[in-house]
Amino acid sequence: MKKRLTLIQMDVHVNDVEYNYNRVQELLSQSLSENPDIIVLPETWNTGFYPSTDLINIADANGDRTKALLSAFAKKHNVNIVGGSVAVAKDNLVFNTSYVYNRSGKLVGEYSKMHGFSPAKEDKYFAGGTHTTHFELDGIPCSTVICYDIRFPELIRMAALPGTELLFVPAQWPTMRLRHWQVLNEVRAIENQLYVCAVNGCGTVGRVQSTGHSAVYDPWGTNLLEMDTNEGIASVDIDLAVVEDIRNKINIFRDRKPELYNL
Ligand SMILES: NC(=O)CCC(=O)C(=O)O
Repeated sequence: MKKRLTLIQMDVHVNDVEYNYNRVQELLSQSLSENPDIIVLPETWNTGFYPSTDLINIADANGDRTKALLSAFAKKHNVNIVGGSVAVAKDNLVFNTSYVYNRSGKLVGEYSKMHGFSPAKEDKYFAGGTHTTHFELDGIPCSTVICYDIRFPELIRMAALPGTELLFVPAQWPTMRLRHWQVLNEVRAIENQLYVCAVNGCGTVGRVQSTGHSAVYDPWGTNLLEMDTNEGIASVDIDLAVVEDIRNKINIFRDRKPELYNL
């Protein structure tokens, strides 16, 4: 089965929520010319990745605005949307949450980032999620994590174990650690024998330059797509048969020995 992933690499304007919601709508509309099966957005596209005390005041209350926008767009245009992530205010806390919609506009996945990026004090300003999410898009078993999560192999393995074939990684990842972005996404694809679709922001987010370089890796670690540092939209077709092929040739899920891993 082949599917087209369409990546929206967005220059998020920090704290300028109205600009960001309007820009996301424009970019989603523009992305339709790519004839996408699955559209993917970056991390915290509504507020920018800039943990601060202001967040509770500008975050999306219960995610209502974001959910309405993404659901309506997915249903109107018969397209799947992995909605990146947004800052969500809930129970007087702020979460970094990803919403996933199928072609019917149904919410099929919801994930809150489990690992707050402590160097930016994200762990102080955002409440952490407590569980992975698994969903199907056009019958493809998928999961999503968010940015810093990709550094934790245990989490990615948890996300992979239920038979995941396509993992999404919305992010706001800085230029100074571009090499880590590239290597970590590639190695998570290899070690879990799945596709990784990593969509980064670009432009300056707070005091940090997000590096773009959104990318897709296949289960062999082959780089199928890598964008530059500018705002833009790019697509790549993936063949899910590649997952079955590698797992038939080297079946790590059969060969692993969790009873020996005292993690
Ligand atoms: N938004 C983030 O989680 C940043 C993560 C990062 O810069 C890193 O892991 O390095």
